[in-house]
Amino acid sequence: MAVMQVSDLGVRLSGREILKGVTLPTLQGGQVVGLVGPNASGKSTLLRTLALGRAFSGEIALDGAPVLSLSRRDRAQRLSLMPQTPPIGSTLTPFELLRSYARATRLSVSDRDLGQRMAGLLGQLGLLPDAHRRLNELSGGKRQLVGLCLAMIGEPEYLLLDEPTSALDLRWQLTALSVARDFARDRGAVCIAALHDINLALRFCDVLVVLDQGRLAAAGAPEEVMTAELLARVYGVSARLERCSQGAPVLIADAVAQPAPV
Ligand SMILES: Nc1ncnc2c1ncn2[C@@H]1O[C@H](COP(=O)(O)OP(=O)(O)OP(=O)(O)O)[C@@H](O)[C@H]1O
Repeated sequence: MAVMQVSDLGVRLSGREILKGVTLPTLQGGQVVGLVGPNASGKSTLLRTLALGRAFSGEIALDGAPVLSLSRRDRAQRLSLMPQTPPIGSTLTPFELLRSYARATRLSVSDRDLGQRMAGLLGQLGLLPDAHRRLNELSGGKRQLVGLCLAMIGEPEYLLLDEPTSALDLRWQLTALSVARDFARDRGAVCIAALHDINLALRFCDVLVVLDQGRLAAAGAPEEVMTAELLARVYGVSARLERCSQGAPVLIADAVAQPAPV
């Protein structure tokens, strides 16, 4: 089962400190971790640092081994990032894109198993009717779903999703996060998803990590983390958690509580 430890993480870009002393709770396989926080708080930087080997200070360990001790190939196979921007339109079809990605990353899987894996993912995400259409003919939401397939095709131990639902309608927001959650549960993988929609984060995540200006503002069980005090302090809004008729927590944001920091 996957285990990730991140302690005292710091990242500098263009001479600016973007992440500062970020220590996360130990992240366990099977968990969905919601990475939340205001714009520019460092969510994408954190995900890219985990996945792409960007320079950092502090410690990142996978199953107890420092991430820097892994070969590039091992790291690419174990950690997979779905970037914020969907795959750009090209004349490739989703089917061709997935197959060429699997070959480029030298997935050790037979053609037959790869075909089944692709059909399974494309089917779960409602993409079978589009599997042989060119990407540049697909809508933005469909391309975002193709991006999710790409991140999952290698069956990584650490699935990192940067705003995976930002272009999706209600049905596919729920579907995409259900598929990611089942993936984490079934394979003992850690899924970390940067999300702006706090209600989706409350519904799907086991743990929330809140970033604010590059620092950890809070981490823990979603309902314990998402307090009115935190929402005012970190997001600058007056907001509250209520219970819906089914007992689930729902965030209601009432007003901007303070001017945005300059
Ligand atoms: N290559 C870079 N060079 C310098 N600064 C950068 C670079 N990339 C990101 N930043 C800065 O790092 C900060 C965090 O950016 P990041 O994209 O990680 O935030 P985010 O929380 O994902 O934001 P959003 O919710 O708006 O997508 C921002 O101030 C951004 O301008």
